[in-house]
Amino acid sequence: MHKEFRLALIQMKVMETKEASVDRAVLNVARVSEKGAEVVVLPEMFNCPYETHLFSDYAEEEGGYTWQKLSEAAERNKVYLIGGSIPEREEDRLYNTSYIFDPKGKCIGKHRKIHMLDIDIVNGQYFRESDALSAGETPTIVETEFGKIGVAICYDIRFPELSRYMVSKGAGVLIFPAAFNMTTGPAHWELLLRSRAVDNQVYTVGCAPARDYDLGYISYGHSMVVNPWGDVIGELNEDEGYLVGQIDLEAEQTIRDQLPLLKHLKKEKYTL
Ligand SMILES: NC(=O)CC(=O)C(=O)O
Repeated sequence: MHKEFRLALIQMKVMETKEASVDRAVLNVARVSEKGAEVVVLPEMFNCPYETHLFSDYAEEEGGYTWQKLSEAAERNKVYLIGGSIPEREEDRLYNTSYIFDPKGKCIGKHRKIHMLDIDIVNGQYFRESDALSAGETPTIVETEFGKIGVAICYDIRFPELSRYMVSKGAGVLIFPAAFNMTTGPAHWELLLRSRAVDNQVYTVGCAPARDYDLGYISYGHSMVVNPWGDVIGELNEDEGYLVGQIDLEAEQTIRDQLPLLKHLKKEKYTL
């Protein structure tokens, strides 16, 4: 297993048409692969404005247009591609789904967002994802040449048990395609990423769309990589851009050896 790799986050604007968003994503995958990225992450709902009434119009079945383009991009650029998320249609249901591809373009995993963003904050963000979407059922951990990677989507990060579960199953990196908003982003985004990293002594990564004040739901941006010590080792602001960071799994193990939190866990004393 390779102990070090370069991971890139693409913080992109979501365009009006699905095709334009997918083109933008694919172009950026090529850009970051030229910079040496081996694992590339896209944002939540990167091919569709994050609005419940639009999910159905933009939705695709597994293997559809966006899936194909992501698979080709992964293969052409020889990268693992954590394909953000898109609205997925299966029969009469819609899901918020992340497809994950290996450098041969094979789909090696798929995560359906488990926790629905149903919030109503006074003088702040209102959103009811469950008006349009169904919830996923299972945690997602993919096998790569860099070890196991846990993938979950945005609001899933607020449930520490899910991250702990993925780490307990061997995930050495947690990746969250996400789209926090202008209410919860400034309040909780960095705090949550750093908390999951410190709780689990794991690289924790959040990749968001760029901020766009013309959209109904405004993404906070600030895509970020946090190391297992809880330090932010890379962060974008609100604009479009990308970030390439080094992931060092040996350093992660050193932290776990020196401060053996995961070994000290006494689950039997406080299982929920
Ligand atoms: N967009 C999400 O799913 C999560 C989010 O915005 C939050 O605050 O949590």
